[in-house]
Amino acid sequence: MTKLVIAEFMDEAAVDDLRRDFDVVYDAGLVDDPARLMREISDAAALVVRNRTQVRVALLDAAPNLKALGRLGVGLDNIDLDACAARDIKVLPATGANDVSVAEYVLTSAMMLLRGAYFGADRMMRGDWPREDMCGRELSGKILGLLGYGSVARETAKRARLMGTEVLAHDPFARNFDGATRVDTLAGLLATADIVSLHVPLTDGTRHIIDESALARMKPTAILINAARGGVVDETALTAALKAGTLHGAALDVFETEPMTLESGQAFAGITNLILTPHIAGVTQEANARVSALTADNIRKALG
Ligand SMILES: NC(=O)C1=CN([C@@H]2O[C@H](COP(=O)(O)OP(=O)(O)OC[C@H]3O[C@@H](n4cnc5c(N)ncnc54)[C@H](O)[C@@H]3O)[C@@H](O)[C@H]2O)C=CC1
Ligand SMILES: O=C(O)C(=O)COP(=O)(O)O
Repeated sequence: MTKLVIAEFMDEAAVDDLRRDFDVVYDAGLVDDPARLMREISDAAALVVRNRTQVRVALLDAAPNLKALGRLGVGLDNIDLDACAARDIKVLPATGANDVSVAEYVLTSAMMLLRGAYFGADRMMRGDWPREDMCGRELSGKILGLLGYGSVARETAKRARLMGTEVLAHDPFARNFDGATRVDTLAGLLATADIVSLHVPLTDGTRHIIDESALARMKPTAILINAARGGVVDETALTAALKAGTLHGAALDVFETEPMTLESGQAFAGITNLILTPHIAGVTQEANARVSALTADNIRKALG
C-alpha cells in the first residue's frame, strides 16, 4: 500500500478514513523528532503537516518518493514552495477550513480587550468591587482595520459588520473589497482603526511590517490582534509600546519564537491588557475536523 506519514496532530476520524486506502504512519510527536521523521518519509508518497514541521530541502531530500504534501492549515511559510515545485510535489493547503475559527477569535479578543471587564477575577476574590474600573468600551461603532483582505479577513469582516462595526481593509494585492472600505495605505489604516487585526501571510514583504514606526501611527486607545504569524510584528517594539501605554492592548496568538520559551514569555511580563494564546486561533474542534477532512480529501485526489 502507498505510504502516508502524518507528522502533527490530525482529527482521528480523518486519519481512520485515510487508513482505509493507505499505509498510514500517524504520530503527532514526529514533528519533534526530525531523525525519526526523516526515516519514516524515506519511502512515503505523502506527508501531512501543520505549521510546525519545517519542510525544507533537507527534509525533501530524505523523501525521494514524495508526491503530495498535505497542509492541515493555510499558512505556507514553513514550506519551501520552490523546492516542492522543482520536485513536482503537490502542496495542498486546507484553504478556507479554519476561517470561521480565526474570525471568532478576532472578535472575541477585540471585545474582551475593549471591554476590559474580564481580567479582574483576582481583584474580586480579594473582596474588591471595581465597577468604575471595569466600565469598558463597546465593539459596536468602532472601526476594525484589517491588514490583508483574504479568506480569513473576509469572514472576520462579515461577523464584525453584524456587530455594528465599520470595517476598513488594506491589501495591495486584493481585487475584491466587498464588505469593507478599501484603504490605500497601511499608514492610513493604522491611524484610523480602533482595532487593527493582521491577516497577511509571512513573506519577505510582510516580515516586521508592524514595527516601531507602524505602532507609533496607531491611536493610543487602539488594540492590535495578531492571529497571522509572529514574524509579521516586531515583538520588541510591541512590548515597548504596550509597556509605555502608547497602545491600549493586544491579543497575540502567534509569536516570533514558537513554542514559547520561558525567556520569550517573560518579555510580556507586567503587561496587563494582553491576551496570549498558543497558536490556536484557527484550531477549534470544528475547524480541526474540517481541516483534517479536507486534507484527507486533497491527499486522496492528489495520489489518485
Ligand atoms: N493563527 C492561526 O491559527 C491561523 C493563522 N493564519 C495565518 O493567516 C494568514 C492569512 O490567511 P488567509 O486569509 O487564509 O490567507 P489568504 O491568502 O486568503 O489572504 C492573505 C491576504 O494577504 C494579502 N497580502 C499579502 N501581502 C500583503 C501585504 N504586504 N499587505 C497587505 N496585504 C497583503 C494577500 O493579498 C491576501 O489577500 C495565513 O497565511 C496564516 O499565516 C491562518 C489561519 C489560522
Ligand atoms: O492555518 C494556519 O496557517 C495556522 O496557522 C493554523 O495552525 P495549524 O495549521 O493548525 O498548525
